[in-house]
Amino acid sequence: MKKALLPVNNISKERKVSGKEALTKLLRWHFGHSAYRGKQLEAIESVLSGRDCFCLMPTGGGKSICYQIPALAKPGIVLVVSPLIGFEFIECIVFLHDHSLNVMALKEKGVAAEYLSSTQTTQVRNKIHEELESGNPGLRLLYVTPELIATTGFMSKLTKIHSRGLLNLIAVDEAHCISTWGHDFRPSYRKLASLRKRLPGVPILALTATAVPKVQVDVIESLDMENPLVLKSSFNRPNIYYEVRFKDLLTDPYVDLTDLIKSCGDVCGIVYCLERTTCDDLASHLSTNGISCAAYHAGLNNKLRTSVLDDWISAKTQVVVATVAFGMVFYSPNSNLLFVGNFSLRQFILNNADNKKSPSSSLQDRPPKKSIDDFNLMVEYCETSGCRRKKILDSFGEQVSTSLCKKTCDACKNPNQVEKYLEELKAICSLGNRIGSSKIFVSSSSKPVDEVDFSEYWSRDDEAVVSEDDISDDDDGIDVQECLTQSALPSKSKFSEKMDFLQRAEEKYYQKNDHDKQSNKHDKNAISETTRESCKQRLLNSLKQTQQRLDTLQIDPEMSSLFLENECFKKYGKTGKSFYLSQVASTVRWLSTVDTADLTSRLATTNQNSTSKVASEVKPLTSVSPSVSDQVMKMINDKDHENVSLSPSQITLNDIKLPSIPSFSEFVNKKSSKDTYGVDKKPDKRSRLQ
Ligand SMILES: Nc1ncnc2c1ncn2[C@@H]1O[C@H](COP(=O)(O)OP(=O)(O)OP(=O)(O)O)[C@@H](O)[C@H]1O
Ligand SMILES: [Mg+2]
Repeated sequence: MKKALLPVNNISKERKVSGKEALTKLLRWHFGHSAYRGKQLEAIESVLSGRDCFCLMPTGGGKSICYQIPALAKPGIVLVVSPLIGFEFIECIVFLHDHSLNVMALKEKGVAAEYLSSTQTTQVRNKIHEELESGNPGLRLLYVTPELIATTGFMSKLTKIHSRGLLNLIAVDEAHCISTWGHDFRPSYRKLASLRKRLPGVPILALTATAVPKVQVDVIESLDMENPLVLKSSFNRPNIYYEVRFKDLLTDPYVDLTDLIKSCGDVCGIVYCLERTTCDDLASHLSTNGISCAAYHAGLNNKLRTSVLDDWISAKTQVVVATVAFGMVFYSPNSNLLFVGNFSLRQFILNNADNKKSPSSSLQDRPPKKSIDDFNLMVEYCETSGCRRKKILDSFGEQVSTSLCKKTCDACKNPNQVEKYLEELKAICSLGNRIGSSKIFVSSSSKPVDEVDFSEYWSRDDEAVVSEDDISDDDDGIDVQECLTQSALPSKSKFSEKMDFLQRAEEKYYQKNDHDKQSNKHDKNAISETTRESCKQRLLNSLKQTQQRLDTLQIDPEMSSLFLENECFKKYGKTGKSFYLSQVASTVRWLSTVDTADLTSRLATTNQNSTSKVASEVKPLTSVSPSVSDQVMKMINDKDHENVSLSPSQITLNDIKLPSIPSFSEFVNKKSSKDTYGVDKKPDKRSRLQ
């Protein structure tokens, strides 16, 4: 039902509404909710009394009410600073909302609200400005972006309104964005630090769903909040069961995951992966095993991502295997949220985080302490026994007793079993550390990450480490927003209509964004000469280590590194940098365990029958006839690599059956099934950890 608008012409003459009963009446009349939830009323009463308030409530907890009710309960304007676009979760459906939708919904509820944005026409904006400058503005809620606050023009308008005593409250939504400690730091939020000085005496309400203790302090200090009332709702989700499974202890992680998803019945879910290639790989395995699923990452085109999202929301697809490009756009009481990862990736994540924060920093730099702390927390969560729920809540600064869990995590339900798995994992890890020179199995939680030697696999000491192709980047966050914006899904009454409206309004914005992204993608995917050079160097280093490991090996490391690099380039040069780098990394891994026979057969291009030969029969590259070496060099230097043959022996590289280079998962599985001497271990692993 559309509510009557409040009398807008005599705000300043109105009296303040106070008291639980009167405030609840406002809630019922305008929003249709029977009572306040959690800490809503406390937050409202705090700001109405003029006291700053920091409000930490989970996603969907109802933070908006905390500034919407004060807008109705007290004369003046409530300024709401929030990002242009946000999400709302209702009954497992993700709703995109932006200022325009918020305002539209509020108007329907009889609240005089407006927003100011570059997406509006000048005419509309002028009208709002006129109203703000009028003697008695009828507005109650004004939504703006932090970018607008940063402009001198708007700030001077605000100071005028303030000097006339018309500012009731400043609400900073998604306040964690102000903190560089947060996961979603936005430089535009930094400008909000001046609000207190520019607009003194107006209470500030900071709202967030994601602030860890450090961020909370940072938000309060950055906004210059005075003795704020700090309200924290519990982040405990009693309906979620927490469990950690170790890939290394599973016979077949794909089968395990398939069984788990099937055992959950008809629920939708997301499997998060670190890398795009893992998403594709896992999605195809799950599909083969009868699970309706699709991959989602920023490497897919917009159209495909939109359709994956639509299919998932409309339950055509049960599971999405995604990188963080999908964002946390998922909320459902019966959800399963799984993370597929490998701790050997830790250095990569840390390096990546480091490079994103400071592109100019030396690649030899240690990752920032924050990344290390965060990562150690995650490792501790997985690799130590003890209640998982408590660990999660601890990380939000919530002190709870383990009795809260009531056996709703694996560590509380089956403590002995978890201990046993951890012992087994440690045994496998120490075994992995002894094998060859690779440190892929680095995983001891008792050894802090910053003390661990850099993993050979990920310590890309070249520009390659900056590659953002392998892992989704910060920009990916907006990808899902784009897709939601483009989504044609009629998911709720009137929603499509609103989406269309939004789509048109935002068209310009996204066109520019798309264009920027396309040009970025193109650049990111190119394989530069510097990349190739550093890959050759990496392969050369590995070959030298291999030579040290294998006494009988006689090769020319220089030539061999050129050959192997070229092989990677020939195979994936056209596909793009991520595939190329991945193949180089595979080759480096392969070199760390390869035996003399396999390596020489790969390098000995004169050998026509190749793989069946034993090492002694195969000539290493050093003793390859000059003509063949020349051919290899020619091939390396030739621009059209696809068409080069190895005459005079009339053998093309494609004719030779080379030992295959295993993928990362094949490599890991192979490694964990062998002991130090390469002897297969007894197949004593469980197929499930339960
Ligand atoms: N007291 C209440 N009783 C019932 N429903 C409520 C109450 N307060 C808010 N809601 C509903 O909860 C939902 C989420 O509210 P809101 O969008 O304000 O959450 P939020 O905390 O801002 O979440 P997010 O972190 O996603 O921004 C809305 O549908 C809102 O109508
Ligand atoms: Mg919100």
